[in-house]
Amino acid sequence: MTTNGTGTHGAIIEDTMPEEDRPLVELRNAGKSYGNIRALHGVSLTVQSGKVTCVLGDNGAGKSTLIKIISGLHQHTEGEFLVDGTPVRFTTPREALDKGIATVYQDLATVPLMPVWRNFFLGSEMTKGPWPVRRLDIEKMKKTADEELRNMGIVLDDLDQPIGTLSGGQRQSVAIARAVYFGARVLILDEPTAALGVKQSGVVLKYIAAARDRGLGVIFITHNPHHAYMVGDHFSVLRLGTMELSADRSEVSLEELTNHMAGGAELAALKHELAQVRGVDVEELPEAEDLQAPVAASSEGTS
Ligand SMILES: Nc1ncnc2c1ncn2[C@@H]1O[C@H](COP(=O)(O)OP(=O)(O)OP(=O)(O)O)[C@@H](O)[C@H]1O
Repeated sequence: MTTNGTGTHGAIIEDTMPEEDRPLVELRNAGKSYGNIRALHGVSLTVQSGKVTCVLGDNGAGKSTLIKIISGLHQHTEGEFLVDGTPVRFTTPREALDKGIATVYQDLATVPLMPVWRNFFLGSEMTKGPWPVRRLDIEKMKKTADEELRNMGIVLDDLDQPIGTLSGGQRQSVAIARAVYFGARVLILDEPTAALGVKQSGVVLKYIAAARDRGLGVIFITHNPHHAYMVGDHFSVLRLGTMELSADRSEVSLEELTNHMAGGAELAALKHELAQVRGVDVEELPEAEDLQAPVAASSEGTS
């Protein structure tokens, strides 16, 4: 990797990296402290066009802090944050959006009783006619929403139905299509499958792949290594604010990823300790990977 910098005798070394290989977003040894609390430290991560970067981690690992830095809600206090190779420090989410970085949060900002097409354009409605008789261009919005959803492979029976009547997976998919339509180049998905059953999770994973195939760089935040492995090109595992693993798909198996998430070593130690306790048959205890069966499996049909 090459970067702009000062060479010997103060000469400026040009960035020779071809534009198409340059990451859309890059963190270099980035970190964030909230007062005395160091929530994130020494985190390096790249997001490339047409690739899915998965960020995994347990509760408190620092996933939200990482999203907040990239989406402009918080500023990093250590290291560097670059967009298109240029160091940035966003002060508002609007600045991140202007650079094409869109975030789809788990609790989607939709109005449940409004139709699907209305939610698709919420806050950016199409209008027609001259001022002062400008009015909503309902036909155009319906037609555009329909086209955009179909382009992503999302087929809904009726765009007039309230968005609240869609399944959780469908709502996430509409939010993904919306971000794509409004020009996102980088899509941050905050645990989009966390509250979904197996089938609905599959629906969302399909649209994550569709966004990737349309050339977006996707950051997929999840607890679930099985979901990550279905669509991921790169895996970054956070633990207590630091990067425990950063590996391309070719460098890590699902089993290894699962073990990292389960804290394989910690579980082995716990098992050993339990073995000392009378009455506990250590052979009966589950293996680390057994404990990591897809979370969604137990909540099938709840969404
Ligand atoms: N605003 C804040 N002020 C102080 N500490 C914070 C703040 N936000 C997060 N932290 C701390 O930073 C650490 C990382 O938190 P973060 O929310 O980023 O983790 P996470 O991986 O997103 O966890 P979860 O999955 O539970 O949301 C935690 O120890 C948390 O208590």
